[in-house]
Amino acid sequence: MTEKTSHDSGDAAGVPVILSNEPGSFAWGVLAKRHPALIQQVRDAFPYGRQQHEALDTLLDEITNGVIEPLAPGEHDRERWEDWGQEHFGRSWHDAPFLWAESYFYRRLLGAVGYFGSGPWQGVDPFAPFKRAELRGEAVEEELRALDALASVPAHERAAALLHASLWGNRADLGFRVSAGEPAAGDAAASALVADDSALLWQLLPVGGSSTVAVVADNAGRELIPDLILIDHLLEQRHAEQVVLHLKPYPYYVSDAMTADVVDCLRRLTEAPGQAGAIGDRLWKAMAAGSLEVRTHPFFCAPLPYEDMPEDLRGEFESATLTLLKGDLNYRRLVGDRLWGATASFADLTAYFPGAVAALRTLKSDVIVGLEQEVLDGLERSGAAWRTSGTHALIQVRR
Ligand SMILES: O=P(O)(O)OC[C@@]1(O)O[C@H](CO)[C@@H](O)[C@@H]1O
Repeated sequence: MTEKTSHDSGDAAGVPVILSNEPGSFAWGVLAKRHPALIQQVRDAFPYGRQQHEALDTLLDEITNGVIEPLAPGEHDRERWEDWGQEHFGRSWHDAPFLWAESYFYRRLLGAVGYFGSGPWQGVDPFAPFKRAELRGEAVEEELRALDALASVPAHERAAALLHASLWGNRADLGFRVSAGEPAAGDAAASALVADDSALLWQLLPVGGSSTVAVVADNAGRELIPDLILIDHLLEQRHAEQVVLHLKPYPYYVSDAMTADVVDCLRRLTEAPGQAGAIGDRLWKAMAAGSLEVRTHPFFCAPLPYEDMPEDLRGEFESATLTLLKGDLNYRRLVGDRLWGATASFADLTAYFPGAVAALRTLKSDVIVGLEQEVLDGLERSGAAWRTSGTHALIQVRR
């Protein structure tokens, strides 16, 4: 199930990289079940032509029975992908590192539907219908209405509530709901924080401290809405003078947020009554004033750990007072997608990261570090699938 990759750091030596070749494992299930189901969902959501159906058939056959094929000559990012792991071409999808295989799958899926081509389907996000449906749903409606009651609550309580909303928004990841038989997110009462460094997070962002916060977004829709509301709170209450929201340059992991998704969320907010509408208006103005900026970088869709980030991105994070990484995938990339001992030090594993960093994540994959031994013991005793089912969450911060 494991191997070392060419991107190993010295510190990680000996801790196995997660592969997906062990039947029954979480990673195996993603490749063997989730990805084929996703191909079907995307196929059903669009009136694609013959060419796209054939390309999707070929991709399905490749991930089921074949070996990993390189991008075709002439593809704009062929060299980049060769650089990111040409040693995996020609091998079973299940034998490549899980992170790499998942990431490359999304790249190939976009290729199959013509996203990067020069034809009429260029730039058409195959996941847009799912993202939009979520944004129009009753759950978002209710969440926005709840903001009215929160307006009269003291600022520090509101801050805590908004931080938690942004954290638990991560549970609403659409890819997570693709596989049949996967547990539903469960009710909020069953949720629990396995680590909570939120006090340190607020300490790092004192009111009036002229801070810049980098937020590395994860999912659109039900996650991005509370992320934006938290960003508004940071700006409005002067925990931050500037926020830079980092987005994916192209569709990724089903529901990951791109610029178009920010636009959809801001429209959704501004069109809402009450507090939600007011927040939307403030964020719209913040974009125009530059106190909220959106940026993107190809590295956000790279199959690599943040430890391998390029210099320009390193500079971005270095200049921030705090970088807030949202979601499970960002967590895997932050600490490394490996079978770490669950009590391994979060601070040590993120020491390479330029500047203070916070992870806000619901647990939806095998990677976990930074737990207290007694917390771990309790979780293990519970017998629940706490690492992967999204019922638990964490806020981990390294200053
Ligand atoms: O980053 P996110 O949206 O929180 O989670 C992405 C995710 O659902 O995708 C992978 C499975 O496809 C999992 O490893 C991971 O939990």
